[in-house]
Amino acid sequence: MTAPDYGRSFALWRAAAAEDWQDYTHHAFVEGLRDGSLPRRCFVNYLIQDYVFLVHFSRAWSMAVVKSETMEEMKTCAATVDALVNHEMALHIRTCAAAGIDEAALFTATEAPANLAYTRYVLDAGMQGDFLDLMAALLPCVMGYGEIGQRLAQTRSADTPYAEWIETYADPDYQALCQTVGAMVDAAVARRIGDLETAPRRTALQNRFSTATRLEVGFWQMGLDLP
Ligand SMILES: Cc1ncc(C[n+]2csc(CCO)c2C)c(N)n1
Repeated sequence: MTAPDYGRSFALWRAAAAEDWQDYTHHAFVEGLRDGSLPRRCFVNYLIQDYVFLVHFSRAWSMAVVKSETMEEMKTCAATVDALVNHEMALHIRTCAAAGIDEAALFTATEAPANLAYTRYVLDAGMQGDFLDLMAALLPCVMGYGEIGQRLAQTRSADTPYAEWIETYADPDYQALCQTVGAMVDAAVARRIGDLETAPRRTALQNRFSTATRLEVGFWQMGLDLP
């Protein structure tokens, strides 16, 4: 199975973080979603944490609007904030409501340390750095779920109870968002630093991407290691 094409910058960062990327996109939690063996309570706990995660990611994408330099960047980042707060979080609210957890409880859930570490790392990348630092830290989340969604949609058990979650990220609209974001990042790189492969900032940006990828691994692990 070939991975989808989400742009050149992403492909370079992904290749240089290959081992961490594999740990992230093929984590035991992901395999449990695919074959349906993930315990329901792990999934619900993950969704509660993920709701809080998405609140902070909406803040991070909003910071990307602030750090945009072109109207194209602004439009893509603003559309991502909209997709997050008005669509992606709806799945969490619906599924948690079915498990007896209302939205107010989601919003005030206590953050697990792995969650706190990841979201604040990304926000700090944006505060300390520029648009590219922020994008390098944000891409593992966007593209990783795109890859996972696509692979799981093709290989999942017919009766996994997590089909709705899988379809959210396999959805053509979501795949199109990944491509739009990938193209925007390629243009943002070209505009600010020219050729990524020879740019002096390549290592620093790679570190942002690789660190965020490892923090995604920690997030899945948190989902399995219930208190
Ligand atoms: C831990 C964690 N990582 C990534 C995503 C997926 N995700 C977060 S923001 C965003 C972009 C706009 O939709 C996407 C796809 C998640 N839900 N939880």
